[in-house]
Amino acid sequence: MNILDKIVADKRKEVDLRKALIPVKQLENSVLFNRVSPSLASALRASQTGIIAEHKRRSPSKSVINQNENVQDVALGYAKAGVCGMSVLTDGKYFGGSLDDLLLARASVDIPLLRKEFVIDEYQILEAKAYGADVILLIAAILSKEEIRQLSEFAKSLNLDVLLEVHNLEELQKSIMPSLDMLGVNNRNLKTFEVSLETSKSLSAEIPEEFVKVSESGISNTSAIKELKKYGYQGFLIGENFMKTDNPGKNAKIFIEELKSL
Ligand SMILES: O=P(O)(O)OC[C@@H](O)[C@@H](O)c1c[nH]c2ccccc12
Repeated sequence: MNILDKIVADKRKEVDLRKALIPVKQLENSVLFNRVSPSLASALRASQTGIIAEHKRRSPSKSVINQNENVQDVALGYAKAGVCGMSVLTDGKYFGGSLDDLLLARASVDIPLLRKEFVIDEYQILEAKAYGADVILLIAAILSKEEIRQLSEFAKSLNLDVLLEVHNLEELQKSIMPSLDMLGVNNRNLKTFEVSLETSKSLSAEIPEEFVKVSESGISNTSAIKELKKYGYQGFLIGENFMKTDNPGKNAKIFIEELKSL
């Protein structure tokens, strides 16, 4: 079994238990549930820099990225740096994140927040809303076309933005549908962990104009962004490059200032 299949198998068991623990009604009655979500897609369209900064403690490909930083401080630092949005990993087993991280980020900032999760069930989208997210991620590699349709339409009905992530042409072609806001190309193959910015470059022409293009993973300098912009990318999802330092917010600020001066 590859790592992605394993993550999904574990996730199914987790979601079943979560459903039994907190009923849908309770999520729907929570304070944040009726909050009006700011749109990440609109923020990216209007931005010159387009940075989505991620909170990431560890990953299957890197066992320690940052174990010290407090998510509230990271969120504040990212917001002060002028990012368009923040991605918060909520998977516990493989990434060391939690729904509480999302809630704590929401408690400290108003910028668009993305729940970074392996979403396989509508219940997780209700959770995303209840814990303060404005955007959800859907990963084409783990969903059928029909699942992508159902989950994205459900998210839109809750006024959430949808970022759909692909890694190759086949995933992209099965995914294009009107209920998505942003198309993310992951430069990291989630099955082999290989990273190449060429993935973003080669798929860019196949993404229809109406979607905001986001390049994800492996971005470690501003010249990479300058290059990716030529291919029409308006969003750049960066985790490790910021999180590996002891002050991710400060690092993001320096990065964004440098980007503006290019
Ligand atoms: O730390 P990086 O290389 O800058 O990558 C961030 C982000 O793109 C990556 O964490 C990611 C992209 N898609 C995902 C799906 C699940 C978990 C994690 C991810």
